[in-house]
Amino acid sequence: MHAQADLFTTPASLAIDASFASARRIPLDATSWIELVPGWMSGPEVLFEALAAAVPWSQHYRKLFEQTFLEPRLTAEYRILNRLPHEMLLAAAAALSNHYKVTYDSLWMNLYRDGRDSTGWHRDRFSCRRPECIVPVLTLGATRRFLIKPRSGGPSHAFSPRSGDLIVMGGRSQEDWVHSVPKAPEVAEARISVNFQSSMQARRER
Ligand SMILES: O=C(O)CCC(=O)C(=O)O
Ligand SMILES: [Fe+2]
Repeated sequence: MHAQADLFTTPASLAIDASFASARRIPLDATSWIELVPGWMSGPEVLFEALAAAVPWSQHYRKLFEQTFLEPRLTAEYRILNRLPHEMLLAAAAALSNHYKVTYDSLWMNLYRDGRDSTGWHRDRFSCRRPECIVPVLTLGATRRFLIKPRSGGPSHAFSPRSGDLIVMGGRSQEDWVHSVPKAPEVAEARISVNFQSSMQARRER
């Protein structure tokens, strides 16, 4: 009977683990942490395909140290969660808000077309204007290295989130640490990262 049932297995359907059962917190120092939630989303390829096709991706110029350069990735920002390109993003934001007790009310997505696209060392200064923030990042598609190192210098921690994995930066990690997604010439496939944002965290504490 089991063999028979296996013949009819359907592709993994899109779902999130609202219990965060696989979450593992890694302290970076006394006040900053990273939380990994492997396999948080199942069937992520469904969402990847939908977003790759439906999002109005665009490439932007950025100014860094008085120099302007074309960012080597495509991005899109959704300020209002009710206009999202896929309903699963709303469910994801709700599950994250409930779990981390932070209201995620907008999101930012990056499309790394292949290993030539990247993002340099930075802090999320616009989405985090408080000493402590919780910033979840969902990976869809290709596996890329995600690095985080002390802002004052020192060795980096490297993570390799796979499609459906969540990486959460917490505590003072936007104040005392910088993160990046370096180039990976051997990677031919695309990766999308979904960065959940909170207008509360983006406001300066008074
Ligand atoms: O793509 C990632 O995993 C991180 C993206 C990121 O740090 C950002 O857009 O601020
Ligand atoms: Fe970032």
